[in-house]
Amino acid sequence: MTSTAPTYPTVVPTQPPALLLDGITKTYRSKAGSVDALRGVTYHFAQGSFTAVMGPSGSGKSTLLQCAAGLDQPTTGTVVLGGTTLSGLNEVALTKLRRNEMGFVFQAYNLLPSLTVYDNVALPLRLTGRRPSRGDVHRVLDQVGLQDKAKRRPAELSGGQQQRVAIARALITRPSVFFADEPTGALDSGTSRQILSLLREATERAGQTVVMVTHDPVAAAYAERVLFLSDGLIAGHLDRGTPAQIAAAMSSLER
Ligand SMILES: Nc1ncnc2c1ncn2[C@@H]1O[C@H](COP(=O)(O)OP(=O)(O)OP(=O)(O)O)[C@@H](O)[C@H]1O
Repeated sequence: MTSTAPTYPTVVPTQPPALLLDGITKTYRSKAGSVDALRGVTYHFAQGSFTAVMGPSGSGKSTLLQCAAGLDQPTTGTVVLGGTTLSGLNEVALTKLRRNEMGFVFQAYNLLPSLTVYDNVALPLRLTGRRPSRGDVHRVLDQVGLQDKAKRRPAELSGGQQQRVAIARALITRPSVFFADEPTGALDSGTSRQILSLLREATERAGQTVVMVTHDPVAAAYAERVLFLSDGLIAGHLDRGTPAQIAAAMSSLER
């Protein structure tokens, strides 16, 4: 594993980063005391990169993803997505940015049960006030291999098919950044491979950026880089690691 000491802005990227975390800290305060979930994370995610975030339980992975996607606010530090600083935005502007620029693929698929697959996929465009064309919806359904399931409802699909609908729904707005949290956690290995290949294709074909939290070294090996978190800090990274190398790096962190 390589230490990630030199971070932005030490390296001047040729393109502006798709996503920049600058000195992010997050402290949760409650009556029981306070927890420092993130203790100063600085990192830039290059455009078109596929990064997996791994680390022991409680190391801050979900907190990082939530802060990066503007679903939660860091205690200090800034998040800049595609040139826009999230902390400067009100809720309306943030919602608009999320709908236009971000795609979410979480383990709970969050599909609307009463809508057909077609309407679930078309929904994000409708929410942004754009009229989805049939061609667009069918194109993304085709991309995820569900062209013949457009009229079904989520309950009539398997878990893997539902996750593919969730990916189609995330693809349709052509977001610049995908946030994925354990996107394959509940899926069999064949379906997981399809989902991870789709995410990888999004980076390779369309220059989209993927940030994926996972516990699974096989899933993480689809990413170009694995970023390791430990105790709220970036502990290092591994580029193009095999599942075995990634698992070994993880166990050295857990020791
Ligand atoms: N809403 C919250 N209130 C208080 N503490 C929290 C809250 N959310 C997370 N934490 C604490 O912050 C730390 C980081 O949590 P986080 O969920 O980001 O870790 P994680 O690496 O995603 O863990 P896991 O792999 O178990 O999902 C943990 O100690 C957790 O208990």
